[in-house]
Amino acid sequence: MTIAVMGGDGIGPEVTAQAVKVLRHMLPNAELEWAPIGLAGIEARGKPLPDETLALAKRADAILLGSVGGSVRGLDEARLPRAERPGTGLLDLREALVLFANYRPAVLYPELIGASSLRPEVIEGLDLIILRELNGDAYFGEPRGITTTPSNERVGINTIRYTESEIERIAHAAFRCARGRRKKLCSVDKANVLEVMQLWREVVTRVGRDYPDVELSHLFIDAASMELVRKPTQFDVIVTGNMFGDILSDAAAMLTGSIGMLPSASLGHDHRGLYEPVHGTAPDIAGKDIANPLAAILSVAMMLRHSFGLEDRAAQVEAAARAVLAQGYRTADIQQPGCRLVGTREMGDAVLDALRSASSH
Ligand SMILES: NC(=O)c1ccc[n+]([C@@H]2O[C@H](COP(=O)([O-])OP(=O)(O)OC[C@H]3O[C@@H](n4cnc5c(N)ncnc54)[C@H](O)[C@@H]3O)[C@@H](O)[C@H]2O)c1
Ligand SMILES: CC(C)[C@H](C(=O)O)[C@@H](O)C(=O)O
Ligand SMILES: [Mg+2]
Repeated sequence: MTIAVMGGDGIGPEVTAQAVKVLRHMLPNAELEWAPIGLAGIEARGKPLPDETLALAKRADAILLGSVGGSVRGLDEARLPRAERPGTGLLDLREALVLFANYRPAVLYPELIGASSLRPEVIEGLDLIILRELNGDAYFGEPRGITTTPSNERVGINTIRYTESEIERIAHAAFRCARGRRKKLCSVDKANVLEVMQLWREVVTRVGRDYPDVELSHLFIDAASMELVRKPTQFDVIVTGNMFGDILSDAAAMLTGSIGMLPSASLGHDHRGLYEPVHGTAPDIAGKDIANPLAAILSVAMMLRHSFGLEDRAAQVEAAARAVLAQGYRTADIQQPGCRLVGTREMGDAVLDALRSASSH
């Protein structure tokens, strides 16, 4: 089997290197092939998703990605045209491989209960999944761009767009996901204001008739944001659009203690998936060996589970992550009094040691 490794930019390569150690240990016969994406793609091949990188992604059985983003030759990415932005490499990859279902689990490891920004009694037992639609919404809808009105004023346009079939496929994925868990699905939209979201709610409700064993509820995005921090343990699976899912998952990350704890899996119609931490390139801490690699390592667990059906090995990686936390290892983002502060590499080594000692018992 071939696994594409795309470290990307900033802390991406640092955390990916730790995830690769774990991947090699769990799948010693896998062939790993590296390719540049994002800023690294621009620097190596002149574009954020080089042709060779896309070709590798298409033939690989799975992709392990770090993160992409940063200024390009001193220019702020937020001011560059879409085709020249590092993040476009990732968007193009998600679109080209039709990776429409992005699973972002937010699980509280009990050892980190004191690291969360919320009170222990509010987050105790937290175990939810945000299922973010990944191929539609304002991210891809047309028309888009910055144009000029007849009265010579500039206007910026993005279009929130979802077809019925796009909503149907993510809804089926969401109900199936909930069915395998606590059978509760909350669909988050803005159907009180946006027509596209009225369609979203109607289609999700209709698909729900095929899953009578799953309890379906609906929330508007503003109320959902409030509920996520008021009583996060009420949620099992949340399904939502691309933009709301992007925002809600960063908020959910803090419930677990740090965005450095949140892995993700992006899947399409088959088992070939893209696995990446939810966090970005963290320019403020890049190059210092202080980033938390657990989100990247836990993304390997998701790969073992979803692309290769290796549930046991996935659980072993998750148990190893938990073991190092129980042993008191902490990167700076989750540091707590009395714990042992370690860097990115040391944390990766600790997980590897935990895996080795678990398999020798
Ligand atoms: N999937 C991706 O590749 C992805 C995701 C989000 C942001 N980005 C990009 O990353 C760049 C920076 O974006 P941002 O600052 O808004 O978000 P970010 O996630 O990179 O960082 C937000 C905060 O979280 C911290 N953080 C993030 N990951 C961490 C980790 N593993 N360990 C410890 N602390 C961590 C950072 O230091 C920062 O304080 C931008 O270019 C953005 O477009 C990429
Ligand atoms: C970097 C950016 C394109 C990306 C997104 O908005 O999807 C990121 O924030 C994420 O959450 O994966
Ligand atoms: Mg994001």
